[in-house]
Amino acid sequence: MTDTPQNAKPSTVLACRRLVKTYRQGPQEVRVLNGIDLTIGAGETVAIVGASGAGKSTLLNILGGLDLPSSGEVQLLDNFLNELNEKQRGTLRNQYMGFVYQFHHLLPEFTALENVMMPMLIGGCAKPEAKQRAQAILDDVGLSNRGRHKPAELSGGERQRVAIARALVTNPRVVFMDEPTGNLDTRTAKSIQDLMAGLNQRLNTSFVIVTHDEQLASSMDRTLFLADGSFVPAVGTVS
Ligand SMILES: Nc1ncnc2c1ncn2[C@@H]1O[C@H](COP(=O)(O)OP(=O)(O)OP(=O)(O)O)[C@@H](O)[C@H]1O
Repeated sequence: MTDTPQNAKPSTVLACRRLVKTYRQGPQEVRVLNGIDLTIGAGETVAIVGASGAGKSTLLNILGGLDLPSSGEVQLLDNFLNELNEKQRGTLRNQYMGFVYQFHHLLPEFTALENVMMPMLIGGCAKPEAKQRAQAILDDVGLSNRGRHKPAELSGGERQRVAIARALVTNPRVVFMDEPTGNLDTRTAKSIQDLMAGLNQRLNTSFVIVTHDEQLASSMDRTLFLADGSFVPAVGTVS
């Protein structure tokens, strides 16, 4: 019993125990995650790396409550995600988590400012306050003058920064990022890395990121290597 998330340290934001995920591919059952244990502390930054198909995105989606494991449990603060229904998981995501994907998933018919306001409005924030906070975080990501542009009128790097602003506007406890710098040039990638570091210091935000960007991975507190559905030691592991 001592190794269960109930006994996790108070500063633990996110923990998972014995996570297993299997997919059915035709007649075959494929086990993508093979009993993953992980604990993320408040303000901790973790990179998950591994070969294509290793299960990184699957793990991220389960940790973020976007997908359910075949077995095992995920705990976010005092909440066990597998005990909640989809609506309750949605509320928790909105309250405590932020998500950034390589393909940013911005809503094309809304402006950058409106996209960033969206999670706050969904969370019940009044419009004037949502607008003020969205504008402030757009300033933080260097997009002060782009608020009125729609996604199609922005560059790839600008869209990615809007997606990051949208993920951070609610001051989430943990931010999940899947290849956040994947389609960005080196300079923009570095500015995103600096932005993450600033938020981490200022707000103690935890980050769990999947990345092939070695520079970004090496700036995290820990790098975890995923292979064959388990974390494996690797040369150069920071933790
Ligand atoms: N919905 C699904 N149904 C069946 N198999 C799936 C499904 N989603 C993922 N898989 C399989 O699970 C494995 C892990 O996929 P995942 O996307 O998590 O890998 P990844 O490590 O993120 O890869 P990449 O670096 O290429 O994005 C792959 O073999 C993939 O084909």
